[in-house]
Amino acid sequence: MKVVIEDVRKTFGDSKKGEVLALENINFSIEEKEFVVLVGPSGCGKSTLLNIVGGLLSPTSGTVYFEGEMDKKPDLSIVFQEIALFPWRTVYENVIYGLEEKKASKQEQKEKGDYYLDMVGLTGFKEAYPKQLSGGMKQRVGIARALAVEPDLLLMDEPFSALDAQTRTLMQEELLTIWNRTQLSTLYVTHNIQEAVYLADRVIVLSRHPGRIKEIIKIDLPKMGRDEEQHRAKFEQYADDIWQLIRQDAEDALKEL
Ligand SMILES: Nc1ncnc2c1ncn2[C@@H]1O[C@H](COP(=O)(O)OP(=O)(O)OP(=O)(O)O)[C@@H](O)[C@H]1O
Repeated sequence: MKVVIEDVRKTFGDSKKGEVLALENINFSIEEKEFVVLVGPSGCGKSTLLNIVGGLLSPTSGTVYFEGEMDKKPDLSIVFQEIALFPWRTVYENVIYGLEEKKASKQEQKEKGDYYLDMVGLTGFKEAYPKQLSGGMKQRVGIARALAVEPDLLLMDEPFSALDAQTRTLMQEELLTIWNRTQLSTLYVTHNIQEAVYLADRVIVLSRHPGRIKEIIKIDLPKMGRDEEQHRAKFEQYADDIWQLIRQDAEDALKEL
């Protein structure tokens, strides 16, 4: 699904109590089958922007177009950092939740539930409950649940940032493999520059106070195997370029903590 974000501006609060200008002048698109990553320091408005695209927040001004239409309600799924699984449902029952909500037939629930559980490698844990799973496995259940409804657009807000470094690396690899099979238009938020360069077709670098687009960088590397030796120099160059763009803002953010 093609998404166009046009002249989006977002303020919080009001003029009496003090307004926070969170986002200004935001213009970009997510093309069909494109993986776009939003990166920037703390408080630059990444989550606010993702929530606006996801319809959870309204922009103060500006428009989000889905397939060129203003009022279209797209089929989209959102994966958050803290995946809220239903503790009383098994892994399988969690995965098919969205399908039940959509009143899909039992047959469809079973087919898609099994298919996406297999895709995230959790077929053997079908009957387990969330409390029996590790953090990485819970995140995989959340991804399977998001994919099972076969959305047109996938939004992911720091989905792996609560995981330890090794699990995070493995999940990034797994996400790419999954993404190659589904080829979903995706908007992904992260603090992590290496993660952005590893996953993105394009990286959108935001500045803070207010959140504006500083630069849009096309990652001209093959989608799979970016971490291989022959791409290392180019990969590190992209990461360094992005860090140089963010560095000053990140230092300022640190002073405000
Ligand atoms: N509900 C709200 N009310 C008031 N201000 C808000 C609200 N939500 C966000 N903000 C402010 O808007 C700005 C952007 O916040 P946002 O959470 O989108 O940034 P972020 O880049 O996702 O940050 P982080 O990386 O730390 O999660 C910040 O200055 C934040 O304090």
